[in-house]
Amino acid sequence: MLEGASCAFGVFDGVHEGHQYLIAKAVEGALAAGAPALAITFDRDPDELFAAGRLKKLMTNQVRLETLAATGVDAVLSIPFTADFAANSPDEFLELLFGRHTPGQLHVGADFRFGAKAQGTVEQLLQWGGPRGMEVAAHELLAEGAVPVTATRIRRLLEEGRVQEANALLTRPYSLQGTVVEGRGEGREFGFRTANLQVPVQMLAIGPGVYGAWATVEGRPYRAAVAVGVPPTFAEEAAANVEVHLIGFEGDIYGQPISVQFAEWLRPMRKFSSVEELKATVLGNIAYVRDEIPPFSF
Ligand SMILES: Cc1cc2nc3c(=O)[nH]c(=O)nc-3n(C[C@H](O)[C@H](O)[C@H](O)COP(=O)(O)O)c2cc1C
Ligand SMILES: Nc1ncnc2c1ncn2[C@@H]1O[C@H](COP(=O)(O)OP(=O)(O)O)[C@@H](O)[C@H]1O
Repeated sequence: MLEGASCAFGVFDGVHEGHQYLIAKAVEGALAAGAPALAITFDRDPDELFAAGRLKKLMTNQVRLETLAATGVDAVLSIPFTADFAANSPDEFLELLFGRHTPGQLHVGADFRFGAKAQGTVEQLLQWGGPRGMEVAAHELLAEGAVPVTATRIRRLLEEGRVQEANALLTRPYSLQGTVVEGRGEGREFGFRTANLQVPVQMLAIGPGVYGAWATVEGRPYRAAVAVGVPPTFAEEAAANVEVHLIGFEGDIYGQPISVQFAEWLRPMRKFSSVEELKATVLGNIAYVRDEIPPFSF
């Protein structure tokens, strides 16, 4: 399938507007050549190996592969990314990947790097590809507002709570998945129950704050008021968390998976001086989300 194919190659965390542009170029090239279109990526983010401590992923690897598969390519090729594989020199890297079955076209971003210590450049890709009949297209990064669309830019927006701008670059709501765990059992007394998600720190790209969102539970979407971060009122006993109040839901969902799609930043997390004030504020946020966030439609 790889032989002669038109391929887009990248990590593609977020599968954002820029990634989609690159993949569309590979699909266009495939149509023109009468060849299959492939997205080539790794089974995990290379930074899981090299920068695990500061990694904030926009997607789990599974969601990334599923999203890539829905972009219009004929197939997604997921290459196991191991320390051994990463240690290959740029030429060894290309030889291993494409030596036996050489794509007809390889579409990458102009800043594409590969091989040991990310030493391989587009220039080396051209040198390797030329004699082997592999056309290399290094595309300028798609820009919005004259700034390239990158996963780093989207992570920065999310960290600052700028969800709508991040969503525009992602072309879909930023989303998180988690399993509902037991919390401190106080939501019950406050009059709003909250499903607590334990989200690995590497998956918590979104900054602390209170958000309007949608959440899908048991296949059904709900509007949701979501608190992200350590609740400052209970900072001593509570850990960093994602707490989701599902609007119009009643029932027990401990142990169940939830997917949260973020729509809008509402306010920073606050330290309240009384439970009454906390209750009134959160109930106000819940009313706002119920009345102002449109129904889920993605
Ligand atoms: C929409 C929403 C907003 C919240 N905002 C705050 C806040 O600003 N400050 C705070 O200390 N806790 C905030 N919380 C967290 C509540 O304090 C938390 O849900 C409560 O402590 C219940 O925790 P439990 O589910 O572990 O029992 C918020 C919760 C929700 C659902
Ligand atoms: N509308 C709702 N939104 C979120 N969770 C709900 C809702 N209704 C019932 N639940 C259930 O209640 C649990 C949360 O109850 P709560 O007393 O706030 O928390 P905990 O004991 O987990 O701290 C959730 O995990 C879920 O099983």
